[in-house]
Amino acid sequence: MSLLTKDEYESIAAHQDLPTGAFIDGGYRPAISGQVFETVNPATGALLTSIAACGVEDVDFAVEKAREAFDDGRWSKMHPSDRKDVLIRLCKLITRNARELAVMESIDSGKTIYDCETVDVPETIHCLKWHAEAIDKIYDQVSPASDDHIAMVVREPIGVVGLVLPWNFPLLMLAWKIGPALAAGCSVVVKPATETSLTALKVAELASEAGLPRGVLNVVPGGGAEVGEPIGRHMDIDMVSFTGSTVTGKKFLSYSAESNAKEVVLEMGGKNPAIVMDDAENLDRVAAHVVNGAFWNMGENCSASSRLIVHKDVKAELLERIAHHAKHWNVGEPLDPETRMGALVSEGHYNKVCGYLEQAENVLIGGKAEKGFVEATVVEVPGNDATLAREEIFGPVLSVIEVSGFDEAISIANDTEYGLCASIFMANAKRAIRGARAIRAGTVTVNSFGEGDITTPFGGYKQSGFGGRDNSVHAHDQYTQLKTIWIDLTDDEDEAVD
Ligand SMILES: NC(=O)C1=CN([C@@H]2O[C@H](COP(=O)(O)OP(=O)(O)OC[C@H]3O[C@@H](n4cnc5c(N)ncnc54)[C@H](OP(=O)(O)O)[C@@H]3O)[C@@H](O)[C@H]2O)C=CC1
Ligand SMILES: CCCCCC/C=C/C(=O)O
Repeated sequence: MSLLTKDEYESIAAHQDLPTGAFIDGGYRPAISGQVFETVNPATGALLTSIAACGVEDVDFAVEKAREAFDDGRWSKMHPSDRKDVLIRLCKLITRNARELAVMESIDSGKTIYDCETVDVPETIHCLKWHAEAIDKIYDQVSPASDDHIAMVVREPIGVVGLVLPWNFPLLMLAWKIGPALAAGCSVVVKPATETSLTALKVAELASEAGLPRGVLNVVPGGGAEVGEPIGRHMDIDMVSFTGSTVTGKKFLSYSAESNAKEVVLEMGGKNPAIVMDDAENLDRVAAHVVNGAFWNMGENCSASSRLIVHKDVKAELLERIAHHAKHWNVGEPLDPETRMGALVSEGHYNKVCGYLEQAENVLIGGKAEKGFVEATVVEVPGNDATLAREEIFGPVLSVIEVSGFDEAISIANDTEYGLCASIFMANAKRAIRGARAIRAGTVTVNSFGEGDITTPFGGYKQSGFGGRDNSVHAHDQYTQLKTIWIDLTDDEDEAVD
């Protein structure tokens, strides 16, 4: 994808039609209460538009429509290859609208247009396409039951699903959830984050244009208490999949327990370690990975490498190289294609990150924060007990912890309530693999930073995750339930029934 100039992106932004309504039952509509909330561009503070501020009555209406759609089978029982065709058409429409979606995402979230154009939008299409293609390629099972029986183990769509989304990857997290949920045949009610509702609404509109039957994909914008909690507590929602903070994620377990014991899948926070041992090869390359892991998406990433656990013998050289690479992560206007770090998502979040920066006693690199933008920052912490080493900052702040050996590094890596991702940089392959096995995290990368790809399950151990995984065929499991169909093959005379 060739990028445009900043002026050209600004011109697209200035002439865009932004969605304002909730998208329920195949069309836009205002909130039943008539209320709206304002959404602003965090990079400029400018008002973008006002969006329907939905509440419990809108959730009820969306769930009613989703239930109707599920029960009459307009999607859940559609022939798998036809379902696939609809989702492939959606991918084509997203591709046709890619530029508009990238600009919308950037102005709504503060993310760079560079990332939106090269990662968020293409990965969204890739994800939806991958799950669409899987629809007519996944088989059920026949169990090894006795010769007198056939036992089929089949997966059925779980029903009406609530999807509660974060603001850091608005489009991509939507795709991670609706891709497998729609592929499975579910109907969904999506709650985007308040800060970033625009692209989810636009995708729902495109899905309708692609032929997705009405009521199957509903997007209900509004606050966590007003829309998120009613989704969590709804008696007619069969399952909720959530991505966001650990504090909020845990609430969904209570909501479920206090309502209909719906299934809950949680993808939550992280304080992910990057371990660099003294035998790591090519420290310049290692530094590039560490910097990318810590500062990509302004560190607003649950899988960000926010703890650098480095062997004392390579620390000085590694930090020198990190300083060199961090210079390429320039802070600037998100719509400038040269910018690599845009604005943090909101004033409130910026203030939170600044609060953490104020606690830093030894800033090694960066540290500047101004009007919603924060520079790539590296701080030395006295140990893994420091607040900056324990709490998820969700900003471009990397905390450095020095160690003297491999076992110490692994022990510190595991000394966290989280367990989402980790990376290990070292030449000794046997030890690296032992380390990857010893770290209690859902994804461990060796000699690189990353989250895997669409083919690999993504989710956390400990307080980073619960109940299932995003991505890969395993993501489909969340949105289905297993049924056993047991068929007796014996004839009447075979049975010894008195
Ligand atoms: N793991 C991850 O990917 C993410 C982690 N975070 C972490 O969370 C911190 C706080 O960010 P925040 O946006 O508040 O994240 P939250 O976890 O609070 O928000 C995630 C989603 O949950 C909704 N929500 C909020 N409160 C409730 C509630 N009581 N019941 C049901 N749904 C609710 C939010 O709605 P609304 O937008 O209206 O608040 C949003 O749609 C960040 O600083 C970061 O550390 C944040 C985002 C993603
Ligand atoms: C292209 C891969 C992007 C992965 C982003 C993973 C982040 C998840 C989250 O923050 O919830």
